[in-house]
Amino acid sequence: MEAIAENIAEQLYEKGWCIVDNFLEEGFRKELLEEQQDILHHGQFRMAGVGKGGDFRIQPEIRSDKVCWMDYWQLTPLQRRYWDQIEELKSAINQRCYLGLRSYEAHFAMYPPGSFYLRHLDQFQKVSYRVVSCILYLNDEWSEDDGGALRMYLPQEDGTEEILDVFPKGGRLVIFLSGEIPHEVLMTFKERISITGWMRDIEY
Ligand SMILES: O=C(O)CCC(=O)C(=O)O
Ligand SMILES: [Fe+2]
Repeated sequence: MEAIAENIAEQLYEKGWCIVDNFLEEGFRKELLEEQQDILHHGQFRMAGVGKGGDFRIQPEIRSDKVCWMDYWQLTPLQRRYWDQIEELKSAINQRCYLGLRSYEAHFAMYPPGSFYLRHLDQFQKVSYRVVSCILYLNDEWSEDDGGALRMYLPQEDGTEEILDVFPKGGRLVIFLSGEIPHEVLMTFKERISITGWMRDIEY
């Protein structure tokens, strides 16, 4: 894990983003997926919104996923195990990139068939404490026909953008600078499950 964390931190430093396959060991991924499906079937997911505080709105024309926030004080043992992995990664990133990361927040996300999330940045207009976005996919199988790619718009030195489509393959972790890389979730044709989190430069 340590070597992986250092490698991720290095890539984040060099280019602002990084993709790691098999970040989760397969047995662990399956257990987390089952747990998330349980929570989902108990009706604990809500329509996701956009904006913060008084600006919060549910806008299905912008995003149509459902989310369930992870509560640090009520993490299940499996969730804690993932959280600890991310904390370790956060330390490695701090050592390499000096981003002053101090906390982490995360939610489970489920994109039902037909849902999407239009192009956006992960920082709110008035507050910018989300510094590093971390998305982990939990899906059993994924083929290109299932849609649902994460489309990243990578800024190039000449001012243009390069498009990179990343499929939500189980166990894959995507990390990027929240304020610098615009991205969207293309329409999915199959239920799409993930844990999305943000390392922040504020305390809990
Ligand atoms: O699930 C993904 O691939 C990206 C989700 C996302 O962009 C977000 O929740 O802000
Ligand atoms: Fe996002």
